Amino acid sequence: MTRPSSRPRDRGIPEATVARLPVYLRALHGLTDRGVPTVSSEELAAAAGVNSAKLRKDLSHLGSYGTRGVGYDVEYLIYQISRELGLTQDWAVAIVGAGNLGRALANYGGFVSRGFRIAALLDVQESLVGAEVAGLRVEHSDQLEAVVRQRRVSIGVIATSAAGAQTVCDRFVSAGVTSILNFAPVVLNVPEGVDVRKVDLSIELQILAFHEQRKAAGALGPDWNVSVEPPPAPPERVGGRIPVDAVDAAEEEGR
Ligand SMILES: NC(=O)c1ccc[n+]([C@@H]2O[C@H](COP(=O)([O-])OP(=O)(O)OC[C@H]3O[C@@H](n4cnc5c(N)ncnc54)[C@H](O)[C@@H]3O)[C@@H](O)[C@H]2O)c1
Repeated sequence: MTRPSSRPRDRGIPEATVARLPVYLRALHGLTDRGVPTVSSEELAAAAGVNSAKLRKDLSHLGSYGTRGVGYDVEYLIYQISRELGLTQDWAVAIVGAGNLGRALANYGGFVSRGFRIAALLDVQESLVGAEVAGLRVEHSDQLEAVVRQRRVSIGVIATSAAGAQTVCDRFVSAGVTSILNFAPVVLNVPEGVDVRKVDLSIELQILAFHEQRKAAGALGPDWNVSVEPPPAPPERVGGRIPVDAVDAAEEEGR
């Protein structure tokens, strides 16, 4: 069994650990679905795709150490991680942008079971206002501030075009929202104290492309990439400094 712990939040948990907690949680939910009552750190680490030493260290921040020979109690660990992530309470979420993505997010049933309630779906387009999506009526984004106040929205989701995202962000912030999930391909400026998480699937795809390339290189051997033209070499350094005319020439050539 896991040991009872004091509130870990008071002790400060590294950001990298916080980022891995949802991954452990997902793996643990998979175990409960299969009726598994306890899990070793090695099994849980394998299910979550991290090494077991890192997992044990992460969980020790929550005051959870497992029991030698038994491992971690799955239900209790789910409770501990959920509590740490604030998932034991209900979070109201407002989505701005009722296009393809906003509607897909609103339709996704998995948020509710994790403590996130979609409280509103808003859009600037009159033609979308009043449409029903997942039991919600699309509201005009003019109503953003009122919706945040009346429905105690704590998390704002931006699923608008890039052009509209900063304005929507500013309005969320001035309405008192301090946690924003941004899907629009733009870097948002926010004041201190506001947390923005950016989701960019194209970055994830680029990382996968990098790994695919590595795998292909491994399969083809050391000469796999010889046919690819290398880019022009940078100007030669002289005595540790790049000669100024070489830089000018490189700039002119667009290097
Ligand atoms: N992060 C990712 O991985 C990912 C994946 C897909 C799409 N996206 C991005 O998500 C956003 C939405 O994509 P989509 O396919 O749903 O686009 P979409 O065009 O179908 O929908 C965007 C919606 O936002 C609304 N909107 C625009 N400005 C607004 C404003 N100021 N206030 C309120 N509503 C506003 C539009 O009326 C429209 O209904 C885009 O920025 C897109 O680039 C990101």
